Amino acid sequence: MIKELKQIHVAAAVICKDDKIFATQRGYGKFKDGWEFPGGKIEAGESARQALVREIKEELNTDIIVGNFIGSVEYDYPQFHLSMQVFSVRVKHGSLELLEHEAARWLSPGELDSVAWLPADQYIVDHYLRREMTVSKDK
Ligand SMILES: Nc1nc2c([nH]c(=O)n2[C@H]2C[C@H](O)[C@@H](COP(=O)(O)OP(=O)(O)OP(=O)(O)O)O2)c(=O)[nH]1
Repeated sequence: MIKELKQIHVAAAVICKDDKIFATQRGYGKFKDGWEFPGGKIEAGESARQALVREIKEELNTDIIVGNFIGSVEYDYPQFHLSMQVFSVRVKHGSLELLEHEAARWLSPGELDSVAWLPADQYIVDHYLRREMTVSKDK
């Protein structure tokens, strides 16, 4: 019998400020040390946007405004299938506190390749962000 991969639905935030985006480094678990967009699993009864507001408060102790949908990625990890929706986000006020991540960086368009993204995030960077950040810089 073929066993189906478990599916995980995740919402992730590209937090933008000036022409930079916020990348975080995972501090625990299977993907420890990988770079990602903050966020997490969408719980039953929640929309992706609601999950993002909750997760960013839990991880960075910050209130956000969720903006445009940037794109999604479907990725097969060996242990599960990830379905991730990514949104553009702004911080309402105040600073970002790293409550769960071990490090973070504000990346300019030219620095997108300077961190080791998780594989699903590399797809988002290559297919959506690189172009979006270049276009908004040129505006
Ligand atoms: N949050 C987040 N997770 C990502 C990204 N890219 C990626 O492959 N993942 C994977 C890693 C995790 O296995 C899964 C999300 O789990 P999570 O650990 O962030 O979610 P959570 O906070 O709700 O769950 P947990 O602490 O209870 O494990 O998706 C990303 O950019 N952001």
